[in-house]
Amino acid sequence: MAKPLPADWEERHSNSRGVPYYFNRTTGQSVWERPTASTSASSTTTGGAPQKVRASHLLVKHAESRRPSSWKSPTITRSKGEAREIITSFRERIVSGETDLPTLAKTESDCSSAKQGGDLGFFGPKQMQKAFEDATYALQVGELSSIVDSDSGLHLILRTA
Ligand SMILES: O=C(N[C@H](Cc1nc2ccccc2[nH]1)C(=O)O)c1cc2ccccc2s1
Repeated sequence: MAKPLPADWEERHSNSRGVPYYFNRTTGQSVWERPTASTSASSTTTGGAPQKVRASHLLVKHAESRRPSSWKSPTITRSKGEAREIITSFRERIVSGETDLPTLAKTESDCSSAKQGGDLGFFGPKQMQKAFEDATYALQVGELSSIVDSDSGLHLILRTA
């Protein structure tokens, strides 16, 4: 008797292969192997490109950012060094448990996603800047990144799916 499927997973039939595959109703991912509790979001159905991921982030822009302007400030003049000091203190406040990334992103992020707590929705390979994509795919779901440097500025990333 096969073990019951973890929550949110259902067995479907692949007409092309004539065998069952497994679909997660929450994340939208599908896998060939019967999922266990540890099936991660980056497992794939065909061993090809990794599945889509979801993340929230907090962005601190600086004078060298690709677009040194945001909803918070029409012209961002802080140096990259100042931005690093700022985002380091934000990370410490999150890690200490004083606050959480979505709450802090709402008021502090220089990305327009601040309105939704930094949530970027689901994205796949080649959709975000490479440094951001690589950092996100390296995270486990629920994990907070170190400081990530992209052409847009300095980020903290929380992988959510
Ligand atoms: O590129 C964006 N915003 C830029 C800043 C920025 N640069 C990024 C680079 C990688 C990931 C997120 C990033 N956000 C801006 O406001 O100048 C995005 C905003 C939003 C909002 C909702 C969902 C996706 C996105 S991507």
